[in-house]
Amino acid sequence: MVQNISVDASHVYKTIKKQVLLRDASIQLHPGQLMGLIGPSGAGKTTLIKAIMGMTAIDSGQIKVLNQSMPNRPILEKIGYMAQSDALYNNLSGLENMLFFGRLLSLKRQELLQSIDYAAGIVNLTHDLKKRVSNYSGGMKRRLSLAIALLADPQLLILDEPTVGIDPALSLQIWQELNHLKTQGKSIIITTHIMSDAERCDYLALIREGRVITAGTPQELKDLYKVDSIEAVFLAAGEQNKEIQK
Ligand SMILES: Nc1ncnc2c1ncn2[C@@H]1O[C@H](COP(=O)(O)OP(=O)(O)OP(=O)(O)O)[C@@H](O)[C@H]1O
Repeated sequence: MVQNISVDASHVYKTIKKQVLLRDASIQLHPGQLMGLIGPSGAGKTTLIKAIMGMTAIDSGQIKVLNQSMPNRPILEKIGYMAQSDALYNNLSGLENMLFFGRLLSLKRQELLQSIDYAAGIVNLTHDLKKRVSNYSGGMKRRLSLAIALLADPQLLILDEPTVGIDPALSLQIWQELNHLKTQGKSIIITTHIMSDAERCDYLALIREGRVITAGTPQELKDLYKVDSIEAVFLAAGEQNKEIQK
C-alpha cells in the first residue's frame, strides 16, 4: 500500500561552492499537519523548502511530494508557495497581481474570480485590491503574497516567514485559516523566527548548519530538553549540537 505522506525528504545533501547548505536533512509531513522549520538565519530553512519544491537541485538524498519524486512540474502546481521576499508587480494593483498569477493556474475565469474573493478575504485585503501595490505597506504585500499562494487551493502550502510584518490580530486570523486548511487535509510548512508561531505548529524541526538537529511536537521538544519554552529548546538543542560537533 502507498503510504499517504505529503512530504518525504530523506537524507538530503546540498552544497554550493564548497559550502554545505543541507547535510543529511530529513523531514516527513502527513496530510492535515503543519510543520514549522525554525533555526538561526542562514541555517538552511529556505534551501530545504526550495529543495522540497524541486526549485533547487540536490546533490543526494530523495524528496517526494504527494508520493511523487521531485522535481515534478504537475506536483509543483499543487504547491502554494509564498517566498520570503514578495515577488509582486508594484505597478499593478493587488487585484491585477492576483489575476496575473491566477491565470498561470488551470482555473476557469469564474473559479479564479471566486478564489480571488476567498483569498483576499482571508488576508483582509478585499477593500484594498484596487490600490497599486507600490502604495501597499510591507504587511499588505506579505498578505497579498499569501493570498496568491492560496489561489490554487493547494494540497501543500509552503510559507517562508508568513507572519513577518503582520499585526497580531491579522496574524491570529491567518492562523485560524491555516488551522482550517489542516482540517481539509492540507499540509503546511512554514519557516519562522517568531516563537509564538512555533508554539502553534503541530511539529517543529530545528535546523542548524543545514542539519535537522531535533524534531517533534512543541510539547515533546520542551519535555525532551526539560524547558518551558521553544526559545529555550532552541538554545538547549543548539548547545547540545555544538558539543556533538566538537
Ligand atoms: N544560491 C546560493 N549561493 C550561495 N549560497 C547560498 C545560496 N542560497 C543560499 N546560500 C547560503 O546558504 C545558507 C542557507 O541559506 P538559507 O536561505 O537556506 O537560510 P535560512 O535558514 O532560510 O535563513 P533566514 O532565516 O535568514 O531566511 C546561507 O549561508 C546562504 O548564504
